Amino acid sequence: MLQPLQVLDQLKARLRETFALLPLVQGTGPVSLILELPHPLTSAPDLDGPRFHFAHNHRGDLRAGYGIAGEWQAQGPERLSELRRIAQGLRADWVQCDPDETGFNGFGMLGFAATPETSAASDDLPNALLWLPELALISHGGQSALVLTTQRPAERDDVLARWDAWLDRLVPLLGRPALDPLTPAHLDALGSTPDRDDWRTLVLNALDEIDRERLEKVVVCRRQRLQGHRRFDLDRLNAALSYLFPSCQVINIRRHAASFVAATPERLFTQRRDRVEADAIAGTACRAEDSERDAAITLGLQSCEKNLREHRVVVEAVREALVQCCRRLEPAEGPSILQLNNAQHLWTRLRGELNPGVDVFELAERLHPTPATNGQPRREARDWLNHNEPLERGWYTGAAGLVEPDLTGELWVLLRCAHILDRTADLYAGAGIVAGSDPASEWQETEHKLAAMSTALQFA
Ligand SMILES: C=C(O[C@@H]1C=C(C(=O)O)C=C[C@H]1O)C(=O)O
Repeated sequence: MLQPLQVLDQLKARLRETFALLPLVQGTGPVSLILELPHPLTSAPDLDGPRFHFAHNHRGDLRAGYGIAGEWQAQGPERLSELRRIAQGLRADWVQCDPDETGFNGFGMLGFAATPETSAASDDLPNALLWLPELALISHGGQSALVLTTQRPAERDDVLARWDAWLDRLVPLLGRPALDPLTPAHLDALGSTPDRDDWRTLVLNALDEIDRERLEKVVVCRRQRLQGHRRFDLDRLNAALSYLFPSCQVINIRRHAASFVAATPERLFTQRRDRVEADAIAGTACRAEDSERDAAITLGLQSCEKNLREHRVVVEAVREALVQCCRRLEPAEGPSILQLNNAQHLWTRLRGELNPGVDVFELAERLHPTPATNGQPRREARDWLNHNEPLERGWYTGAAGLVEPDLTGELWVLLRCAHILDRTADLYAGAGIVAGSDPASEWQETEHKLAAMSTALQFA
């Protein structure tokens, strides 16, 4: 196995060999240079400055981005159309140079808050963001690569100096083994918004609205603040989340000091060429310590009329959204059970063949928010939440993911997440309210959901 410093020398030599091929001086739009890495990556190190990180343990997928080669922000009802127009421009001009024939390409990150109206949240993430990193890492199927991106026109010497500096900072850290977890530390609970009493009132109000048939379902949420006795270490947190939730997408996004972190089981959709796949996840029960009791809880979830109703609302809404942009839709597969170590969910998968020209921006517009995180009917649920929910969701229940140069890609619903700054973490969780919901059980459900992040934070 090559040592990190040999890898650094090798990559710098390859950069110089291939640099002459890049059309940097003329034209506009991004240029990405993809260089093969000699061994698979197990993790992507944290570096100071803006970065994002997406890791899925079971799939063996890792993508990380550092620095900003380009970023575009939007807010308001047209936020996704605005970013789409920008992305279409990029698509037309983006040069991909893959001299090692890795098959990988440069990519961007798309993320947005729960609602288009929220102004920039306290955490310095804008409402909606399209971000091209200056340096990216990709690892998939045992192969990995590093991607350097710049905007054109650019001065050749400047670009070479910047890219060299990135390699110097990152490559020596790549071979480092994953950090061992620390002793689990106690976290202080600094309070929930809403608190337990206000939660009860909120759920009862939602039930009243459902009783009057103005809403069929609405998802209410709470924020729990936790404080640690040491500064949270984001690398350790990523490792703990990937270990505890191997079937979830572990996401970490930081532009300034604060980080937004999630370990989400819920994909909004995956688009590959003209194929789309979306998850409907709704209806939740806890897990048990012994397998017999656990199996009994699973059976209970599969036959619980209230949970099945809550689930059907989501499947139907996702199906209707896909019908609008698919020329063929396969029969829905489910509900089956998705088991995580803190909760289990009813899960249905929907697949289809897209109409020509549909891209991630259109799919995001049609699918987000599903009634899994908002409610049904969509507009009425959102209005009700805007008036009644006592907190700003920010990016919680928004979505984030990766966009390829052909504007296909994958987005994840931002759940089981926290906004983290130094020793303080604000965790978010919600629960779907339908006729028959009970405030105390729904509170308990949010406790199980919050446990995903609070357990991992103890090791960070
Ligand atoms: C809203 C959350 O989760 C959503 C709501 C669920 C439910 O109500 O059963 C299940 C999964 C998610 O779609 C959350 O985790 O905060």
